[in-house]
Amino acid sequence: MGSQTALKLPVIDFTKPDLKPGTVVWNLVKSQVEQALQEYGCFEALFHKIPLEIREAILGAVEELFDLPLQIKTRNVSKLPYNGYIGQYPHLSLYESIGIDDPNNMEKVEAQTSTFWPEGNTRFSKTVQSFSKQLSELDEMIRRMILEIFHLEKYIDEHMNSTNYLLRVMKYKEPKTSETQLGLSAHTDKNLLTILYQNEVHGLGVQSNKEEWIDVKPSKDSFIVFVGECLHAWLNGRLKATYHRVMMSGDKPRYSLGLFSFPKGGCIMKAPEELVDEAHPSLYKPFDYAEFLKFCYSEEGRIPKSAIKAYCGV
Ligand SMILES: O=C(O)CCC(=O)C(=O)O
Ligand SMILES: [Fe+2]
Repeated sequence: MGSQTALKLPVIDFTKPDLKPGTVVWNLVKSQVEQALQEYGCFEALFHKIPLEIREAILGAVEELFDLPLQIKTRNVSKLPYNGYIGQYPHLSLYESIGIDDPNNMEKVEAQTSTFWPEGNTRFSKTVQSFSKQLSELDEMIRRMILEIFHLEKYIDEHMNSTNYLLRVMKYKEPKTSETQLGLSAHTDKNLLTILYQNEVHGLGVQSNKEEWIDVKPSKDSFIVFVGECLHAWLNGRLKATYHRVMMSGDKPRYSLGLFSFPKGGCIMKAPEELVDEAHPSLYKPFDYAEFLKFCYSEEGRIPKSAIKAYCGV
């Protein structure tokens, strides 16, 4: 599956003051986003608007959550397939993950927190909500830039209003052997946009156009951004969803978090007419995200390299 290289993901600075639509800095950052997504389908974003205390607190909160007994963690269930507790797989023995639906909404976060701590855990719920809320500003900024890149300004409000979030938190145990072990199999994300944050233990790899694996080593101030298959399809293939995986080595566990934006239930994803013409014929039939996700996790949906193509490719 290709070899490891010394390539590096593009790093884009979102810490500039006054990064507002229409400004010179906005347009500059937008052109960097365009270039990075065209070439890699992902990039490293510098963003320290979320205070360091919150970033440190969220990593502590994730650790506290995974330290709970398994019978408590498995109380985590979700309406959407694979958004609840995942773990204890023989072929992915290092991996566990837990999903928090609608993490910007304090009431919903508190309700989910009480499934883990029936007496409540205010520190946990506050940290989750505050981290997600601030990170979703970065997600919105990037999606706004993407819509502008493709001259889809008239869809921005509708697009933003029809999006939900999932915060998925992950633990990868340290391998008990001296060899590198698979933490998470190579995959593309299925949603719109994903933003990842992690502790100091590296392991994320991203596949380049030439099928080489790029080691990703983000700093404390950076987040990794991926385009998912749903956004790829809605943009009629203009941006790609990049393959990535996690490989584990060393003697420390890796904790990571992903903020996943996805279309609200019932929204049918159909590429805007501006992106379909003779040079760019329609690639996908209109689809419902929840149905697509069900397909992805069915026997049939796990096999193809591109799930979206198999599900609704023209
Ligand atoms: O843990 C990571 O850094 C990657 C997680 C990931 O790719 C996913 O959950 O889709
Ligand atoms: Fe992923």
